[in-house]
Amino acid sequence: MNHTKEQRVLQYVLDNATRGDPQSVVDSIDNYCNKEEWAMNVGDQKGLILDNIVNESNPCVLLELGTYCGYSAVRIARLLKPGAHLYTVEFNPAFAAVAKQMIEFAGVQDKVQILEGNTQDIIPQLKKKYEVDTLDFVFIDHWKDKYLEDTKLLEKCNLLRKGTVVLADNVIVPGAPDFLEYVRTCGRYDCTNYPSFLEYMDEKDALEKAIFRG
Ligand SMILES: Cc1ncnc2c1ncn2[C@@H]1O[C@H](/C=C/CNC(=O)c2cc(-c3ccc(F)cc3)cc(O)c2O)C[C@H]1O
Ligand SMILES: [Mg+2]
Repeated sequence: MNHTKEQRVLQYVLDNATRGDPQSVVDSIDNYCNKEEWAMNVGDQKGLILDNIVNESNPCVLLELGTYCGYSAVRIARLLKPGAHLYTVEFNPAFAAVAKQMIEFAGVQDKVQILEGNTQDIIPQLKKKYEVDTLDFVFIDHWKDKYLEDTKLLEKCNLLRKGTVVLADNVIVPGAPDFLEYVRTCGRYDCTNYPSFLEYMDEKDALEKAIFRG
């Protein structure tokens, strides 16, 4: 039954974490991916940086590009204040199905909504279909060659406001050079680099925070 790595990660969580306890879900995924099978979750080291930036931003309306197994959705949702809401976009139905179960087991389903589809299609629907005004926080962790075009699409759709935090994973490995060049040189963002390590490995990686100037 657990034919895919993502299903095995979920099963390990169901067998080892505590229902309704998002921290135990995050810890279980990290344990499994450290010991058994590597998976492309943001992980515990970059995850602590993500936690700090979410906490200091105190966001109400958040967007994540690339749900995968739901690790960062659970990680972010566990920090959100009452009434805050995270929309997370995933176009692979198998990953979305795993993430849905992960989010429900963690007990954060009231704070997280998985939007199944391509970011290119979903982002232009956020205002009218999902009644989003502007976003307070965006976490970008999907295909690395989509970071730049989706950031430009968020601008075009007027979803960013003065102070919106755009946080990108993997700006070293696998890297998103065109995105990095754009946010650092276009004049519309204040950028900060957070050096860390690739999830579950000793290789260097980093997060980039780009605050929209409005
Ligand atoms: C356009 C679009 N719309 C909706 N969902 C989309 C989408 N593009 C991807 N997605 C979904 O996001 C997820 C994709 C994430 C891509 N992430 C990665 O490719 C990724 C890769 C690595 C990595 C590092 C070193 C290595 F040696 C090997 C791999 C590490 C990471 O942290 C990653 O996020 C799953 C996919 O279905
Ligand atoms: Mg990543």
